[in-house]
Amino acid sequence: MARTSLHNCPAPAKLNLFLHVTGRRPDGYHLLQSVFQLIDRADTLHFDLRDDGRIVRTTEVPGVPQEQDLIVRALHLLADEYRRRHGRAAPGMDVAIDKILPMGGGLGGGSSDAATALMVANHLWQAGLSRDELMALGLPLGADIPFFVFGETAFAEGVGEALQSVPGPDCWYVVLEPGVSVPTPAIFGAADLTRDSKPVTISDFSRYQSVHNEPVGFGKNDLQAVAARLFPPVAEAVEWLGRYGRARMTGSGACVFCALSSESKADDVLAQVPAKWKAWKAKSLAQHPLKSLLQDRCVVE
Ligand SMILES: C[C@@](CO)(OP(=O)(O)O)[C@H](O)COP(=O)(O)OP(=O)(O)OC[C@H]1O[C@@H](n2ccc(N)nc2=O)[C@H](O)[C@@H]1O
Ligand SMILES: Nc1ncnc2c1ncn2[C@@H]1O[C@H](COP(=O)(O)OP(=O)(O)O)[C@@H](O)[C@H]1O
Repeated sequence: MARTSLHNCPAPAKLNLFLHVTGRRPDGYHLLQSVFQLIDRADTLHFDLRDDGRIVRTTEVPGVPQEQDLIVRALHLLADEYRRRHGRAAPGMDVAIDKILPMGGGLGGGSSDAATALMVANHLWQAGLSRDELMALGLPLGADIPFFVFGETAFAEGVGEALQSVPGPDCWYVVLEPGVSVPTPAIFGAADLTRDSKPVTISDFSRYQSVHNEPVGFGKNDLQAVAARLFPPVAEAVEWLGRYGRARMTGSGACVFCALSSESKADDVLAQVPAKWKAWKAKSLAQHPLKSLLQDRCVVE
């Protein structure tokens, strides 16, 4: 019997261990180099097949109307592709979401939600897309979506769509939420953003890790100076967390993280966090928890 629902599906967050802006494409999009690391802090999604072809988000997400939700938009794209391939409408889906990742946090929450939706719907609908096809389908909605479908620690280039697997550090992170939502376009559009970081190679990153064993040591986040200027709470969080190790912003902000070698060291830092900030610990994840859904080109067990 084919499955009709999948509940408690994780959509994990990512950290950008470093993020360099190396140039700009003719369309204005920025060329990046980054290492994307999955962590075990996640939104949780629940999927139930419908038989009327409709795609319905059954929970409210404050500030995100249903038709703008990346989950709903991604499922519409997959439904269009389903119709092209199978010559009939896709079955439809109800999606509920328990959202804990902050929006505009640089943790890729919206993109991860969309990637989880693509992987699960591809499975439940038996749509038959390969991993690469799902990555390409998601890219126009968000540059981080291909990474989440890729599903392992990655050295990323282009706008984030050219991905190579790379061994990531096995460690704990403390993440501070500075309490502001940073709009990505404001950061990329800033006049003082530096766009000329010298290109590095995947071997430069791996060599650094093997010599220094320092997850947040390699490179820097080129978006951080602009975000810290426009959003002072980001600067304050970097300065505070910097007492406990190298602290860095993820993505275009606002969240700030530092690496710790053990869970108890992460707990020690968390015990000191001022009450005005939300903070949590997370462990690095080598693989996306849903990766196995794509291994068999979606043959339902
Ligand atoms: C910075 C990163 C790093 O992982 O992550 P987040 O901070 O969002 O998690 C991503 O590249 C975020 O990519 P994406 O998710 O596509 O960004 P969006 O919010 O859709 O982009 C908003 C706008 O930012 C600019 N933009 C975005 C990405 C890029 N490589 N160059 C750009 O110039 C474009 O003007 C775009 O219209
Ligand atoms: N399911 C979703 N979850 C979060 N944000 C979403 C979602 N769908 C659309 N968005 C929009 O995407 C924006 C970026 O959200 P998010 O991916 O969480 O942050 P970031 O890109 O900084 O990591 C939000 O401000 C929101 O308007």
